[in-house]
Amino acid sequence: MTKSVVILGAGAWGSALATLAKINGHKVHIWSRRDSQTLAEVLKDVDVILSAVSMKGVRNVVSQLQCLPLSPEIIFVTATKGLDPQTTCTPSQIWQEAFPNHPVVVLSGPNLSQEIQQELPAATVVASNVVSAAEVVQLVFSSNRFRVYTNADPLGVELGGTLKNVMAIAAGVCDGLQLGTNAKAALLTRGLTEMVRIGVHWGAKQETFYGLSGLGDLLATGNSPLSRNYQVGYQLACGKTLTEILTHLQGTAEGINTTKVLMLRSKQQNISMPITEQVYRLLQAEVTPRQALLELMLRDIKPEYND
Ligand SMILES: NC(=O)C1=CN([C@@H]2O[C@H](COP(=O)(O)OP(=O)(O)OC[C@H]3O[C@@H](n4cnc5c(N)ncnc54)[C@H](OP(=O)(O)O)[C@@H]3O)[C@@H](O)[C@H]2O)C=CC1
Ligand SMILES: O=C(CO)COP(=O)(O)O
Repeated sequence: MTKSVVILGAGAWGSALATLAKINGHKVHIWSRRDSQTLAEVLKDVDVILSAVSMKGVRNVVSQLQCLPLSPEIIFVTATKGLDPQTTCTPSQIWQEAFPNHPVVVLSGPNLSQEIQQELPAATVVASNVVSAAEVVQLVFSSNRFRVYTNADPLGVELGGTLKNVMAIAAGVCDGLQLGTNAKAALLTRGLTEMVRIGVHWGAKQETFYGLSGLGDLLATGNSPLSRNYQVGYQLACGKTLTEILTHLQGTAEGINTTKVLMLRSKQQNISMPITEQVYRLLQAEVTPRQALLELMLRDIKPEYND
C-alpha cells in the first residue's frame, strides 16, 4: 500500500533514503530547515516520519514536532547515528521519550549513501519494540537493490551503527599509517569487542552486534574511503589537523562527538574502552597517531576473553 513518507533532513542520507522510498511508489517529501514549507504543512496526512538529521539537530527537530498535533498512528523512524552530548541518550530514546504513544523504529546498517545513490545493492535493518511498525518500514524501503531485515533489538541496532563510527576513525588511522592487513583485522575485531562490551552493559543484545548494523557497518565504514569517519582518521594519520580536515569534509562525521560521549560514559561506568580512549586522545591532539598505536600495543597482556 502506498504510504506518505516525510523525511526530515536533506543531507546525504535523507536524500538516499528518499530515493529508495520513491522507487517503491511511495509519496515522499524531504523537509529541511531551509524548506519553504512549514513542518505543519508537510506533515498533513503523513504515515511515516523519518529523521535523517545529524545528531546536533535531533533535539531541535523533536521540539518542533512536539508543538504539532500528530495522529498516534504515525510511525517515527530514526536513521541518525550518534549520541546526545547532554544526556548521552541515543536518538531513538529521545524520539520515544518525546512521543511515548508512537511506535519508533531504528534504521541502521552498512549503508554508504554514495553507493546507494549509485544504485549499488545494499542491506539494512529496521528495529523496533513494535514489530508491526518495523514491518511497515521494511515494506516502504525493500526493493531489489535494498534488502531490509527486521529486528526486535532497537537499542542494539542503533548502538551498532553509532559505536562503529569511533572504530571507523581508528580504521582510517590504521590505513593512513599503512599498518597492513593484520593490524586492520586486529583493530576491527578488538573494536567490535569494545562495542559489544559497552553495548551489552547498556542493555543491548550481544548477537545484534554480530549482524548488519554492528559488524556489517564496521566492515563497510572501516574499509571505505567513502566514510567520513574513516576519512577523519586517515587524514589525521597523514598529518592534517582536525580543524583542517573538518574545513573540507563533505557532511557530518558523527564519530567525533560520539567518541567524547562514549569516553565520558565509559569512565563513569568503569568500562574498559582502550581503542576509544586512544581515538579520543588523538582527536584532542594529546597523542600522535604513532603514539596511540604504541599505547595500544603495549597494554598489559591478558586473555582474549575475560569471562
Ligand atoms: N551519509 C551516509 O552514508 C549515512 C549517514 N547516516 C547518518 O545519518 C545522519 C545524517 O547524515 P548525512 O545525511 O550524511 O549528513 P549531512 O551532513 O549530509 O546532513 C545532515 C542533515 O542534518 C540537518 N541538520 C543539522 N543540524 C540541524 C538542525 N539543528 N536542525 C535541523 N536540521 C539539522 C542538515 O540540515 P542543513 O542541510 O540545513 O544543514 C542536513 O539536512 C548522521 O547521523 C549519519 O551518521 C547513516 C547512514 C548512512
Ligand atoms: O554510517 C555510514 C554508512 O553505514 C556512513 O558513514 P560515515 O558517516 O562515516 O560517512
